[in-house]
Amino acid sequence: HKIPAYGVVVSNEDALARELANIDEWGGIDLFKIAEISNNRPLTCVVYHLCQKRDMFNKFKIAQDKFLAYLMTLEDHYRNVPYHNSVHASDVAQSVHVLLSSAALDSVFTDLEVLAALLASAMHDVDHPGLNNQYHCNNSTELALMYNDESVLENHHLAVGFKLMQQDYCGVFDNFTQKQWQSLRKMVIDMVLATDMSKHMQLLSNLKTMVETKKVARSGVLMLDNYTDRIQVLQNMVHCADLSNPAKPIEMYKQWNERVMAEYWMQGDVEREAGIEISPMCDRHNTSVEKSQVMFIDFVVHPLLETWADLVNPYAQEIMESLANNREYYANLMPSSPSQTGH
Ligand SMILES: O[C@@H](CN1CCOCC1)Cn1nccc1-c1ccc(OC(F)F)c(OC2CCCC2)c1
Ligand SMILES: [Zn+2]
Repeated sequence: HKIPAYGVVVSNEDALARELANIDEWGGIDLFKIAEISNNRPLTCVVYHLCQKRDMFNKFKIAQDKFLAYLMTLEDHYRNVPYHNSVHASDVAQSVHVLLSSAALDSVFTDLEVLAALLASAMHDVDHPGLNNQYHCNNSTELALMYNDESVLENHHLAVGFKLMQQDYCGVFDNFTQKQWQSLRKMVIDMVLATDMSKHMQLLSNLKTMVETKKVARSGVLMLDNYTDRIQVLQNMVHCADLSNPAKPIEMYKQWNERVMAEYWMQGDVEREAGIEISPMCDRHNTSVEKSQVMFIDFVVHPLLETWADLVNPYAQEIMESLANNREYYANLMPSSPSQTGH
């Protein structure tokens, strides 16, 4: 049977083609629209399209129907929670695709590393329950007990993502040599584990050291000559993509913000019901949304993306400008901000 052009059977293939046209640009595609057009299969059609564009099926002799079966099963295992659903995973995959295409990284990474980064993005939040690590650890949930409070969700996302790959009708990497498979699996594990926010400061510190000591070839591309350096850049790339909402076009950023607050407040409702301490920013009766975003940008997103921009300098200026504009947008909305009091 013939595989549809974008992997998923859609009513309006032209509309999907139009929405995917600017997939190489930062903020170039609207994942919410793609979710609508693709019958809520944004992850399957975005990742399938990216792998086609990067000729992955020929490079690794991957059976397209098996890869599609895997993507569909993976997407089915994302939950219908406001933020950590498959639209977020497709956004991270597309953002990683754009960061990988930075001129400073031209031909720096191998095809296997690129495939690992796209796969890590696709599976990095699969089966996310809409409750964060702090909740699982505080309440010694099933998952926290399973993973002994260490990167609980991230370990779970990886376990689910790889278990689905083993299921016989997937067998998607059967043509890989044992060496290729072990390398791919290790890199995906290292990247997904690095999306645990408790690793943020360590990751950022490694990235800063890399910027200070970076070796650049005459062509201007980064020289990364060992696994530790290579995986650190890949880990930071996925981490930047994971936290990139505030650097996207404002209309999309606002939607991501609504969704993440809806998810945080649902967690807060669960905690309030259970009579336990409500996690930070999870109390719907006591959160300043705008102030939280300005602090998120100032203390987390800007330091990270600014360091990434230094690494691939000057190829991330547009990302930094978008972030600065969006920061001002929320700063001006903050209650009792100077612009409101007129001086
Ligand atoms: O854990 C989050 C950052 N920490 C920093 C320290 O304080 C607690 C929150 C990052 N994270 N992890 C998963 C999802 C997100 C996350 C992703 C997009 C977010 O905002 C917007 F861009 F949509 C976002 O906003 C929260 C609510 C206000 C500030 C942070 C959070
Ligand atoms: Zn994520």
